[in-house]
Amino acid sequence: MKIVADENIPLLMECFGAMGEVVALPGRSISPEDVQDADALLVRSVTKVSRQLVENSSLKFVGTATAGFDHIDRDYLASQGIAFSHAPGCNATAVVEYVLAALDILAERDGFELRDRRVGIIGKGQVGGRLYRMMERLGVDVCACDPLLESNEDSRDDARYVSVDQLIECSDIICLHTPLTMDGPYPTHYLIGEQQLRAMKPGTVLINAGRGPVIDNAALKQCLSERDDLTVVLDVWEHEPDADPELMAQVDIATPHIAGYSLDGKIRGTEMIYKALCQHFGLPARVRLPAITPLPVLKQMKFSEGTSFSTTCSKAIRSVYDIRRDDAVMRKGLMGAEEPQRRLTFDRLRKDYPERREFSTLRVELKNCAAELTDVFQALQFKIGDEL
Ligand SMILES: NC(=O)c1ccc[n+]([C@@H]2O[C@H](COP(=O)([O-])OP(=O)(O)OC[C@H]3O[C@@H](n4cnc5c(N)ncnc54)[C@H](O)[C@@H]3O)[C@@H](O)[C@H]2O)c1
Ligand SMILES: O=C(O)[C@H](O)[C@H](O)COP(=O)(O)O
Repeated sequence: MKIVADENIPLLMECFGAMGEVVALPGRSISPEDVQDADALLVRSVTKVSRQLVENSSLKFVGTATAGFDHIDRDYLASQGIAFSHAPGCNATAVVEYVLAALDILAERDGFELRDRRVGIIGKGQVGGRLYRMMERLGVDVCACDPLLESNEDSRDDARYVSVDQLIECSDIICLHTPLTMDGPYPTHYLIGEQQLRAMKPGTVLINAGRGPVIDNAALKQCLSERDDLTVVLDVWEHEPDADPELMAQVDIATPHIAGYSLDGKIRGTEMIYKALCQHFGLPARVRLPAITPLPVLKQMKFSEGTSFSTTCSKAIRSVYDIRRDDAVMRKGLMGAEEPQRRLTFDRLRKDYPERREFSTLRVELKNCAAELTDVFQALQFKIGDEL
């Protein structure tokens, strides 16, 4: 079997090496010639899997080790009988932790308590659903907009669903977690445009960790030049990897599409397409990825009695993931850089992203601390107790 794969898929050789020839290539440059005689193509989000790439190839399987699949022409693959698989939810926890890490920094900077804010989540799927439940457990007032979920009797739950307009009207913090869609009953392209931006309450925090074009970036730039009360966190940008440096200068936290980049989430993505490929070709899935996942650098933190509530949570969150580093590195690398350097740097920051682990890899010891603190750490998915 010949497998062509994005070189940025972690544990590629460990998983697929024994199956045949594995050709690892930069995702953006995978060409029709590369896949012509391949049996399987494994990508991440930067490879456009279009008719033009795939036609005249011998491909039987395409897998993307990502949650999103707007880079895949699934209709064309289906028309050619080419199987397709993605990795739903693989990095949802990482994105939720990205949102929490951003809110932790902003709460300290702007002097607010998350519990005093209403959070509105647009797109309540793998990411938005986890975020919704976490906010509930943290005692935060939360509502969601997801007309597809709401209108589906099988998936509807007792969450508080509202329309986009209602959500914008009532939320202090707006989190975007929809896929990018151009058609269907509820397309998300430019879901947040001039009108929605204008309607946001004074002081709204807007976070986009879904896909760049869900916000009209030109409208956002214009809006931010007119009102300075909005706080914006952008992980995703229109025209990636060409993130607009002027917009970057206007937003409060800027990162290069790494919200889902925990090592745990990336490895889960590899594991999901590995299993799907094995199933498709009738091969045994022998590799056990948890067994070859590295141990976290930081395994345990102990807090002294009397440490304040918010200091304790912030210290734990920032020890695992300090989003300020990602923001600083992006600004340093991209501000003032010319094309094509800017695009190259955006991609390099993603390729060389340092190891980041999920909260659940850190054990937190809370001797003689308030029970409420234990509840909060549990809600955030940290391990509790002294095992070492
Ligand atoms: N920044 C990152 O690193 C990163 C990581 C993971 C996922 N993503 C992006 O985030 C998206 C969401 O991820 P997910 O894993 O939760 O996907 P998902 O498919 O599980 O959930 C998406 C939800 O959005 C809802 N939705 C669709 N159109 C909508 C609309 N017009 N208004 C409101 N809701 C709508 C769907 O019904 C669904 O419940 C992915 O498609 C991907 O593009 C980004
Ligand atoms: O859709 C996803 O899963 C994410 O956007 C993913 O983290 C993108 O990462 P990439 O495939 O570009 O490495």
